[in-house]
Amino acid sequence: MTDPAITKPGPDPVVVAIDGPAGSGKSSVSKQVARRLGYGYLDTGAAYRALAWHALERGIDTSDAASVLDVSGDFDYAISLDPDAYWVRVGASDVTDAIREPRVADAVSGVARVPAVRESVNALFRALVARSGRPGVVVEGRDITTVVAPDAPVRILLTAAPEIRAARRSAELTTQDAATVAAALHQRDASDSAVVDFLTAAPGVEVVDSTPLDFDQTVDAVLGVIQAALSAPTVDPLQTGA
Ligand SMILES: Nc1ncnc2c1ncn2[C@@H]1O[C@H](COP(=O)(O)OP(=O)(O)OP(=O)(O)O)[C@@H](O)[C@H]1O
Ligand SMILES: Nc1ccn([C@@H]2O[C@H](COP(=O)(O)O)[C@@H](O)[C@H]2O)c(=O)n1
Repeated sequence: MTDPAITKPGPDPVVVAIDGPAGSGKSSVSKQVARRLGYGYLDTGAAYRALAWHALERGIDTSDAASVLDVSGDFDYAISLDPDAYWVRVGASDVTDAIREPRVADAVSGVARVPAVRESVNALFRALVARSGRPGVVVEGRDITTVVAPDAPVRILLTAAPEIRAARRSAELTTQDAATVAAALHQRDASDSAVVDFLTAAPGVEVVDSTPLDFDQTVDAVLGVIQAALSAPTVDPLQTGA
């Protein structure tokens, strides 16, 4: 049975914030956790990827911040928060699959390092959660536990050893050899971690290391953290002297 604290509808959806490096399982695990809880699922990386796709379509150099900012002015972005019907659109184009292509992954860090872009998408993420109509939303990315939703009642850093992450990603991508996939993944982490720290857990953030776990075990570990956090008393009796 699901804990009432997990399903209780309220004015604001419960936010489950999950960060982690590339290939740590954030999207796949968060989606399954959202399904199990009846929550929405928000993939924040999709916004950066979609903007990178949009910039590439316009022939923009994504390492040039001014050009990225310029092209973000006519970025008509939409995303589904339904874990069973996930899609991403830019204008009339369905870019759900296109934003996973290696050319987009290679360009996305340039887009993500523009501060005005980050501010704008962060405001969008908060608005999407607020109007989700769900009792909760699992929000995953790189700075959700620290910037987008630092006050979320559940904050998790989902990690795995670098070679494990590279092997999992390589198993998905059949168009590139394993060494190329691993190099791209580590390069993206290096670029991204210069902008936000998602390699160490901020105070109060629970670490789930999926290195020794299979997919279902990882989902169960994340659900365990959520269950514990949402069942815990909100007022610490030690702090109040009770
Ligand atoms: N614990 C696990 N055991 C085995 N495979 C896993 C596990 N967790 C995730 N995977 C698989 O690893 C791959 C990468 O996972 P996923 O795409 O969810 O990572 P991600 O953190 O969202 O990556 P990115 O940040 O690059 O989008 C997927 O094929 C997923 O099914
Ligand atoms: N909160 C976030 C989420 C993502 N990014 C940037 O987007 C890229 C793609 O993210 P994925 O989760 O789909 O891999 C990622 O490499 C970051 O550049 C971000 O900055 N903040």
